Amino acid sequence: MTGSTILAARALTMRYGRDGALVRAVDEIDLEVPAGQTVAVMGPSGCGKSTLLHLLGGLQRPTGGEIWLADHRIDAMSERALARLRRDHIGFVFQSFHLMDELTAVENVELAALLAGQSPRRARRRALHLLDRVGVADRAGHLPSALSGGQRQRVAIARALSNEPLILLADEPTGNLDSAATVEVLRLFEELRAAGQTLVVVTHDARIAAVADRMISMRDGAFADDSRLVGSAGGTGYATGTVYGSGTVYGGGR
Ligand SMILES: Nc1ncnc2c1ncn2[C@@H]1O[C@H](COP(=O)(O)OP(=O)(O)OP(=O)(O)O)[C@@H](O)[C@H]1O
Repeated sequence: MTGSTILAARALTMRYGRDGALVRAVDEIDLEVPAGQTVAVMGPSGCGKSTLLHLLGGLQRPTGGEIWLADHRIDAMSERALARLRRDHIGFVFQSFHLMDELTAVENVELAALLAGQSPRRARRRALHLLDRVGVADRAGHLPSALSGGQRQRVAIARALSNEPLILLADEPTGNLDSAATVEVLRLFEELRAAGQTLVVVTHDARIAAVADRMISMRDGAFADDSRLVGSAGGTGYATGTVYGSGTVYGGGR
């Protein structure tokens, strides 16, 4: 791990007005994610996990605070610049896959590579390489409807990697998968972690959290706990780190 920060948030806040009341979905969160770190975000339903992930990925604008991806300040960007940044530097994985039904597995991945500016030849080569990497090369020519849930999610992960993202953001990636498919995705995340991919994953699944370098527990829009694995890969458990959002935890993980 290089120790350089890939993702940072300062006093990040998202408030929703509802029935005259204010919901603080994300409440003044501070966060630094070093390059190569895998972070699991857990917490009860409604505590703000998805909102946090959407803010970090520039899918939603915060009502307060700053977000930095490498040296880009994304909360202040124009829509156009933000769309470009997402396309070129961020990978997203969602619970419900979001594959295009009328495109084959390889075309789904290839399209993302093309949109990120790769030449048609390179995009096809990269798509095939990524499908191989996630273990579904033999399903490249199949439509999503002919794939299992686990295979679909692996194609979605390949697609998310097509732009060689600075960071991969995953929202409940195993939420729609059975136990066997969850294990497949789990193994894939372990491989990505070993390859140094920076990753933030929102999950209810303790097995996913167990392969992360760092686990953040959220409650009521804030960090209730922020813990890192003790030692290096294969570690011996979690050590409690900085609590309640004052929050910078440097050099965690590997
Ligand atoms: N568009 C919205 N308008 C109003 N309130 C919202 C909106 N989106 C989310 N919220 C509220 O913000 C809070 C956080 O929601 P969020 O979806 O981020 O939680 P979560 O931890 O991801 O939940 P889950 O685990 O159930 O997906 C909740 O109280 C939710 O009702």
